[in-house]
Amino acid sequence: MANWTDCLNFGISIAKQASEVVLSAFQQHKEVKLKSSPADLVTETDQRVEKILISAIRNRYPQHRFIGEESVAAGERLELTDSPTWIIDPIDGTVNFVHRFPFVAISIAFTFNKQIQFGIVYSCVEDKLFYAQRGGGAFLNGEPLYVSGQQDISRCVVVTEIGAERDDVALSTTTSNICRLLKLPVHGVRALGTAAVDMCQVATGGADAYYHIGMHCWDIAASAIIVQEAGGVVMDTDGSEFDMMSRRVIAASSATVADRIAQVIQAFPCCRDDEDNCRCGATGVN
Ligand SMILES: O=P(O)(O)O[C@H]1[C@H](O)[C@@H](O)[C@H](O)[C@H](O)[C@@H]1O
Ligand SMILES: [Mg+2]
Ligand SMILES: [Mg+2]
Repeated sequence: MANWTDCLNFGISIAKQASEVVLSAFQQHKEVKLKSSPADLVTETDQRVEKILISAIRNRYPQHRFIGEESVAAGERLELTDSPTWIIDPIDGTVNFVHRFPFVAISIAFTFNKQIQFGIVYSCVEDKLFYAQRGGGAFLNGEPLYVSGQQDISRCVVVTEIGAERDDVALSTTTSNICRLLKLPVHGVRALGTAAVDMCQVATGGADAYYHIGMHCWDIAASAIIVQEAGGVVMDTDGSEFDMMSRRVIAASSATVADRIAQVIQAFPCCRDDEDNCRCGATGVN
């Protein structure tokens, strides 16, 4: 059984180093480019942080492979193999970063044999380091994390995202899902603007569930294992097993709450991340 602890520790150290680049740019003016929609932004800092992370990892682990949000956006093929693979979102919450809304995270997941072995989500402005290794528990700044265990949907705070998809079908599905949950009722619906940090709230017990349709593997692969290792449940919105490439996810404090959300919400169609002709994450931005 391979032990990936050295990779985890290295990942944490480079996430903290890279956050210095994010924080030094946070208050500065940013040049913004558009990707898949007018709400899907990228800055030079996103691209620079991804290059810093990948070159540091490649230098230490030359045989490892990468799936990086901005590399895919620049046209690199997205292919998950059995090889050790780092799945990187250099800035999760780029809209927040551009607007100086203080929830921006570096998200790094690591897979072997296509199974997530560890995840790191570093919320830079908050200085909150979430991480988990398979079988080793979940932690926030070194303290163990546990989900709320809530079983009653009417006592839940549910987190989601109004993503970059702005076509009529996505918008009507997204808003009707929120209305259906509010009518149950749930205690509240929240959105921080970063899928990774949103989902980590479930691991802390501060939220009881998270769901999202349309995000990408790099948005949620790291936080998925953090929720699982905190005792939570992660699955597809249709109730099937979690599939990080499907662009649909429910993370919850309990299977009861996860199943209830799967009954209530609907998904809009979007291509899989690993679909060859899926151009949702890539727009040839250089
Ligand atoms: O592009 P970044 O890396 O900022 O990721 C965000 C997506 O852009 C949103 O559509 C999505 O809704 C989430 O907010 C996700 O975090
Ligand atoms: Mg992201
Ligand atoms: Mg990003």
